[in-house]
Amino acid sequence: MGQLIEPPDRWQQPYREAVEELDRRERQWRQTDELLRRIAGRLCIAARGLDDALDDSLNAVISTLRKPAEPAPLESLLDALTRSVAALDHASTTAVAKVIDGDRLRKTLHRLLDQLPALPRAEALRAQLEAAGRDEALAEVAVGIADLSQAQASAVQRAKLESDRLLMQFSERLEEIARHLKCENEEQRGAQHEQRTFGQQLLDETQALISQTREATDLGSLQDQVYRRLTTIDQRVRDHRSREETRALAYKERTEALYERIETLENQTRVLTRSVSKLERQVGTDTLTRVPNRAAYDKRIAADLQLFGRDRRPRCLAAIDVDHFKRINDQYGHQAGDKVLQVLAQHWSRRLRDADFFGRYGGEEFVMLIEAVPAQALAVANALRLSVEQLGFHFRKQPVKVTVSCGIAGFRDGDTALSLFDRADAALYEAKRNGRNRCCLEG
Ligand SMILES: Nc1nc2c(ncn2[C@@H]2O[C@H](COP(=O)(O)OP(=O)(O)OP(=O)(O)O)[C@@H](O)[C@H]2O)c(=O)[nH]1
Repeated sequence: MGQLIEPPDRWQQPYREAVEELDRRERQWRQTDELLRRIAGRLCIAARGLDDALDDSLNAVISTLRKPAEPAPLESLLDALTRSVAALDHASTTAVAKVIDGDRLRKTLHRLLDQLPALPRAEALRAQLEAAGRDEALAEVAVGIADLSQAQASAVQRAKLESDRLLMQFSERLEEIARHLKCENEEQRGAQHEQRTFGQQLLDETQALISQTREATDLGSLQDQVYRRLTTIDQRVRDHRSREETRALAYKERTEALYERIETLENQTRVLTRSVSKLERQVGTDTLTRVPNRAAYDKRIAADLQLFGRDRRPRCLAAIDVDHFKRINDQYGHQAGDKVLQVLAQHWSRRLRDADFFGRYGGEEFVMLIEAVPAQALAVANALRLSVEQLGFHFRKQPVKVTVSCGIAGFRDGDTALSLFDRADAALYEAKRNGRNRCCLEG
């Protein structure tokens, strides 16, 4: 029994953390929702002035977007907007084309997709975005991203509710265990009392038997009295045994029921832990490169800084950036650029030790956390940088030169995620300024 009674805090801690994590994700999804609303608002503003009916619809959408998240009114407004745009299509399509900056929209949609978890639907949207030619197709992708973001927010909400429910069950079960133990204690006290009474009764009967035997003069009546006393003793022993059996049975049933409940709870816990860690993996993985994303980095750097405060072991942050990446995009296309990022990310993450961290910070910039002194971190970063040259990128059988630059900063007392990143970024800037394809240590 002793093992079952762990302090409530140890039982509940992982679930509290899961609930906090889900709260954090919910905030993240709200921010994405907010961002989508702002983008939609700006697009509406940009598209105003083409047609009176369209302006009315756009104004209605803008004012609804400013209200707290409510998809239903937006859906009916979207219908009205679609009708106005369709009417406008007949009049002129070129005017619309002029006001919407397709390139900027495409980049923003890419950024939003980067923030979504690595789900097949997100992959499909990414492919759809690559293939999207006209504004209409881009708008479809934007709607898809908004839907997925909304669905993800609901999934997080559901997981949060499930965690809350399980936490409640934990508290109930702990109370149940406490009640069970209290009841067992009382039972035990009752049993001890009864044992004492039973012993006393046996003693009394035996004493009476002895004195009757001693004082007896008539053998016939002695035999009769001995017989009656022994019958009473026999009855008392039988009663006592039967009470003990009933008590043992009740104890067995109560304990079995408790174990059964605990087992159910453990199973539910396992299921929830699996779904929370699956959600965590999705939310923490970059859709394009499949390595940890910015959210995962934020979490890891916070943990590493805390750890550094305690164990003082030397650690470094390396900021890595692909050189002249814009040129790669411009010369070979965005898809080729994506491929370069995928290959580099996979290549690097495979080469690092498990204890180290590698992730995509955003765009063409990556981050690496290494437990080493700066000189060692510099050697690791340089080895990774040089290994990029061995990858031998090609486009249509022509070699494509891909190099990277890197800036390294060591953890210092009082560092925050921001101060540390700023120093690594400044070192990266130095590497770029000194001709790229190199790694620099801070200051
Ligand atoms: N293909 C692709 N391009 C991206 C992605 N994220 C950011 N980019 C592009 O990366 C380019 C970064 O360009 P810049 O910041 O000017 O830097 P750079 O060309 O790498 O030059 P230096 O950093 O100075 O060497 C921009 O053109 C972005 O659009 C992505 O996920 N895929």
